[in-house]
Amino acid sequence: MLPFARLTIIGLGLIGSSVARGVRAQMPAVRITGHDADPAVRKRAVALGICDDVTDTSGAAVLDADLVILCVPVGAMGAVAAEFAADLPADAIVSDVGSCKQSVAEALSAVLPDAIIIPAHPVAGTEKSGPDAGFSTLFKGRWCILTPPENAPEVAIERLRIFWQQLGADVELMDARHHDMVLAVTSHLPHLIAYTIVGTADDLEGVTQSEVIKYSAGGFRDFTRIAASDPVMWRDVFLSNKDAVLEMLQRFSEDLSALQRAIRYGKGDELESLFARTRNIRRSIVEQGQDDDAPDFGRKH
Ligand SMILES: NC(=O)c1ccc[n+]([C@@H]2O[C@H](COP(=O)([O-])OP(=O)(O)OC[C@H]3O[C@@H](n4cnc5c(N)ncnc54)[C@H](O)[C@@H]3O)[C@@H](O)[C@H]2O)c1
Ligand SMILES: O=C(O)C(=O)C[C@]1(C(=O)O)C=C[C@@H](O)C=C1
Repeated sequence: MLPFARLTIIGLGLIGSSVARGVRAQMPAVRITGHDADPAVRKRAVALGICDDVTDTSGAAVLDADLVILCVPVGAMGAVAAEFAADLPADAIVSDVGSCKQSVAEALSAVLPDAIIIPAHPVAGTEKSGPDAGFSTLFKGRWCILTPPENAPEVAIERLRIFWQQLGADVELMDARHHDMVLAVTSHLPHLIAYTIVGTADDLEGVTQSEVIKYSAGGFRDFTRIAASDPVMWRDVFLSNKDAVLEMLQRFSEDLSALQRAIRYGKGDELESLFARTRNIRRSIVEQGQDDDAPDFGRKH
């Protein structure tokens, strides 16, 4: 028994096109209608054949949907929902894939006060963007976190759980505030640091007239892969999850300052002890998933 029959995806980029491809592969009987604000993306989605229909407006896309998934930047969620609100079937479930959850829940409930809203976050992705970057197995062995509001019907939550399980994800339910705090550490702060260190390296090129970026090796390249991620997406993530990001950034800055002092005063034992502890933590993460070099690193199984 399929959890849904008529899926609408709004935003046909990396995540939206991966959802479409995953549904095509795992739930081929589900009818997929897509919309994207960018005409070039709509045209590409038609050429790729990842949707049964691609509409010019979001309102036309939701007309007979029983599940609508918003796959747009978190800062656009409210505006998109306002566009299709009048056309949304009363029994449709509205969900999303946004990287932060409190702000999305607030934005959607403000414009869809009577809708069934169950925010979700597939913790899976890449640094790439657009419909050609998606793939059907993106969510395989990854977490998908649902953050249902208190009034969400249990049967609706279960249908969405089954949907994401069919795409290969392991599903957890979580409080939205807790989600935003956890992801601020495990996802948002790493991106902020990667963006920063690439900027610093580039600035140093000018100051020292040296070829800093040119001589970057595996460490710099591994560490900064995510600095190639979409600027609009991450602008919205940092502004939407500001409080949690700033709290985690403060903690990180304090820890970095402690390291700075240890280096300045030659506290080698302190440095070595921290590095041994953090190396063991990193090794345990890899043991949970696959080797760093495998394409499916970080999967649970
Ligand atoms: N990239 C990742 O690794 C990743 C992982 C998990 C969740 N997410 C979340 O998924 C969402 C989409 O990210 P993505 O990586 O697929 O980005 P993307 O840039 O690949 O795709 C976003 C698409 O949304 C479209 N869009 C933007 N504003 C729109 C609007 N108002 N109406 C209709 N379409 C609009 C864009 O044209 C684009 O095609 C974001 O909320 C992001 O936080 C991303
Ligand atoms: O693997 C990557 O490139 C990602 O950045 C994916 C990643 C992350 O791990 O931080 C990014 C944003 C999400 O909301 C979820 C996952």
